[in-house]
Amino acid sequence: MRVYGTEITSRLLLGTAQYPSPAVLAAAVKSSGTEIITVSLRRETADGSGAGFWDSLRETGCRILPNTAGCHSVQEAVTTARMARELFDTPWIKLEVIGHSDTLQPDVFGLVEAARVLSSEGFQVFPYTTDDLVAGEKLLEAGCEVLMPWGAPIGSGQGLRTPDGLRAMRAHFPDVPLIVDAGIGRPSDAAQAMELGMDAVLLNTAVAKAGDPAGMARAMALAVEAGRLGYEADPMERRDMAVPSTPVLGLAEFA
Ligand SMILES: CC(=O)[C@@H](O)[C@H](O)COP(=O)(O)O
Repeated sequence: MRVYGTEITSRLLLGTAQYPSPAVLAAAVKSSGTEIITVSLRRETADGSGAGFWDSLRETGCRILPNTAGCHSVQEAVTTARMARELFDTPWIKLEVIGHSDTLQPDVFGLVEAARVLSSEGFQVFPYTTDDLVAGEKLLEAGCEVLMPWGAPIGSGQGLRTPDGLRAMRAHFPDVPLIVDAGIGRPSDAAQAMELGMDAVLLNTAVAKAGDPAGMARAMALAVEAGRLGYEADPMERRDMAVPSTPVLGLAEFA
C-alpha cells in the first residue's frame, strides 16, 4: 500500500491510548508488526507524563501518525495539527473533527474545511470520515490522498456497521487508499474489512482493552493479512441455492 508516496507493508495501524502500561503498549506494537502508530497530541501533553510516553513510542521504531482526537471544531483541529507537526516533525496528521459527543461521529463539513486548510499548509491529511461518498469526494478535492471511513463509533467494538457503504466506497474510489478506522472489536471484523477491499485497518480499543493485548495484536495482524489474501484471491460469488460440490456424473453405473 502506498500513501502519500510512502510504501507501507503492514496493513494494520495501531492506536496508543488506554494501555495498562507503556510496557504492555510496546509488547502489543511489537507483536502486531505494525509500522505506523497513531498518537493524540492531547494524550501526549495533558497529564504531564508526555516526555516518558513519547520516549516509549519512539522506542517502538514505528512511524508516528499524530491525530487530532477530541477536537470538535475546525479551529481546534487545525491548531492541534500545527502543534503536532512541530512536536513530531511530520507532515502526517490523522484529522478528526468530531461532530457529536455521544457517537463521536465525524463532522464531515468541518472535516472538509479543516482538510482544505491543512492541505494548503503542506500537511498530508488522513481524514477520519464516514462512508458518505460525497464527503469522500470533497475530501479528495480538498487535497486528501487517503480516506479513513469509520467501521463503527470509536471505542464501541461493534465491528462494521455499514459493510455496504464500505463496499460502495471501494467501488467509487478504486484507486484511493481506504483505511477503516474505529469500531473494530474482533479479529473477524478486521478480516471482514479487508475482504471488502479496504487497504488497511486502524484500531486501538480492541487491543488495548483485551485481556492479553499482545495476543490480540497478533490476532488482529493475522486477521488483516488473511482478509487481504482472501480479497486478492477473488472469492466465489455467494449463491442462493445449494450446488453440489461433489460431481455426480457416473452415479447411475452403481445402480
Ligand atoms: C486511537 C484513535 O485514533 C482512535 O480515535 C481510533 O479511531 C480508533 O478507534 P477504536 O478505539 O474504536 O479502534
